[in-house]
Amino acid sequence: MKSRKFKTKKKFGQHILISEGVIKNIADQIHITPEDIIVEIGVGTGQLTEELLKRNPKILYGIEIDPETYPIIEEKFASYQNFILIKKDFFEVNLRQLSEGEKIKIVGNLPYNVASLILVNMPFYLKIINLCVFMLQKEVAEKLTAKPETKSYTFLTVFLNTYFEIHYLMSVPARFFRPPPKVTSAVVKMIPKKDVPQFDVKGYKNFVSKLFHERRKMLRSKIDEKLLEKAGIEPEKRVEQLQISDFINLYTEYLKGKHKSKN
Ligand SMILES: C[S@@+](CC[C@H](N)C(=O)[O-])C[C@H]1O[C@@H](n2cnc3c(N)ncnc32)[C@H](O)[C@@H]1O
Repeated sequence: MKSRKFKTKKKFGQHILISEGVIKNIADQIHITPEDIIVEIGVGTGQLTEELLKRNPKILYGIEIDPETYPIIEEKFASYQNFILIKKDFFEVNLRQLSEGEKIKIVGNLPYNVASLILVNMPFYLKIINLCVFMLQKEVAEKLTAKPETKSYTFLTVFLNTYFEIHYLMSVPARFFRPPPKVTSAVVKMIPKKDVPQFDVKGYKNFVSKLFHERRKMLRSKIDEKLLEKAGIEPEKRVEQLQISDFINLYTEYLKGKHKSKN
């Protein structure tokens, strides 16, 4: 296999998953049908891609930034009519253009240096997502599934859990990768919630992110007490004590206040 000749690069967060068992397990989680449009973020040398293609989706778009992988990928998947390599940085791809009006399943053993940024993009694509299965640094996976009043409960927890049901599927030890990363990894599954707030995602993202600055401070020092009262939140509380529903109520009240002051 060509991957032996391929020299991984740190700058692209390249850690090739070599455990067949884990690769199969990730592919199983996606429950691929012949109607599925799959998007894989970070194809690398294509081990996971191959397992996904074996399950015969309608189409698999593989996004990869590293030009050195392109000849390997193109040779390996030359016979697959349903595979399209997108030779781009993920952040330059508009997933809506790949979805063709249908829902997509997104999968990836994500480059850890930009994994959080990739995750933060997902709520913006909520309407076209069927599900996501991602390999992440375990620490990030723990943030995604954290409960209030824990250290792992952060902006990322709140922003993503507002829009997705998130399940921690398994931990993956470093020895299952070449080269092994310095940290343990974990696989998570994210399913879009049916009942999500309809306000602007970007404004909400910035609002939650600001609230998490100086997280130990009482909310009344960061936000108008009247607003807290309207949202049913005690002003002495700290941001890390709020439930997801509190953030949604608070931003809803904030928008109402903003709307009133405009009129
Ligand atoms: C952890 S490796 C996973 C490789 C392979 N899918 C596997 O499971 O072994 C992450 C892959 O994402 C690619 N990558 C890194 N940054 C990227 C970006 N911004 N856009 C697209 N691909 C990226 C890397 O080049 C690398 O191939």
